[in-house]
Amino acid sequence: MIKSDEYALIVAGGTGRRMKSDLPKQFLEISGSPILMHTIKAFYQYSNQIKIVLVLPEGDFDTWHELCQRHDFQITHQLQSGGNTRFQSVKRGLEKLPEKGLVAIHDGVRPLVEEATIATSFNLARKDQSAIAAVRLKESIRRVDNETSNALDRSEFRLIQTPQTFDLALIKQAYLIAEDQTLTDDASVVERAGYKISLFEGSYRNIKITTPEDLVIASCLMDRRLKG
Ligand SMILES: Nc1ccn([C@@H]2O[C@H](COP(=O)(O)OP(=O)(O)OP(=O)(O)O)[C@@H](O)[C@H]2O)c(=O)n1
Ligand SMILES: C[C@](O)(CO)[C@H](O)COP(=O)(O)O
Repeated sequence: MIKSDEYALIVAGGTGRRMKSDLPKQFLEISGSPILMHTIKAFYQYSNQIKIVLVLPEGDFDTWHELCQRHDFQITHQLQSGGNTRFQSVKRGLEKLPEKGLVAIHDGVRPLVEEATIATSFNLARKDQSAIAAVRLKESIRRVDNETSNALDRSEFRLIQTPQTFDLALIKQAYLIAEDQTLTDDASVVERAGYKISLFEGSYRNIKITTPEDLVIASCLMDRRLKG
């Protein structure tokens, strides 16, 4: 069923300092296309009716237009300029969206998000007003301080991903709170604003391309996906 109240807010307003490349990482190519185009395609493949807002760094609109021309990229989307932090970029992106409906907020640098993950996030958010992709830890975890470290019970922790999908009225209200450095994702903002959040099982393939080795892993996974 086509749901006309579904939006995707794809945030790609960062500069990718940890990637250490001249070009912001969201524009780097994997499997023949810029990372960001794979990400947008994933949402379009989920639904060709979804309305997409893309947040880019203020100075990179021309770069994006040139890439779209070069790659004959035709998926309709609306652009918004980002801010100095992810919080500010999301907040600016939300300005482009209406009060009613659901929005999946997604990192532009998670191109391997799967259709099933997007579908689950919208379905759960329709019921619970929020849906946050999360995965269990595959390794041991310790709390460290200067001198010592202590083993923790990994079953008590989750790694948090995007999409993070919300009722639009709720997320717009949540983003009225004051920004601080601990608010590294949308779930934290919503929780700080006093709302409950719901987690669902994400995917280990939905990696965030952050440092150079992630680019190698993402290229391999994307090549395999495109080969079917
Ligand atoms: N001011 C910012 C900072 C980040 N993001 C986006 O948020 C997502 C997750 O952030 P991250 O991986 O940290 O990207 P960067 O901030 O670009 O990377 P770094 O922290 O290494 O500089 C990315 O798609 C990034 O473009 C954004 O829209 N606006
Ligand atoms: C939103 C996020 O991808 C969830 O894991 C993450 O918090 C972004 O963090 P970053 O430090 O901006 O990469």
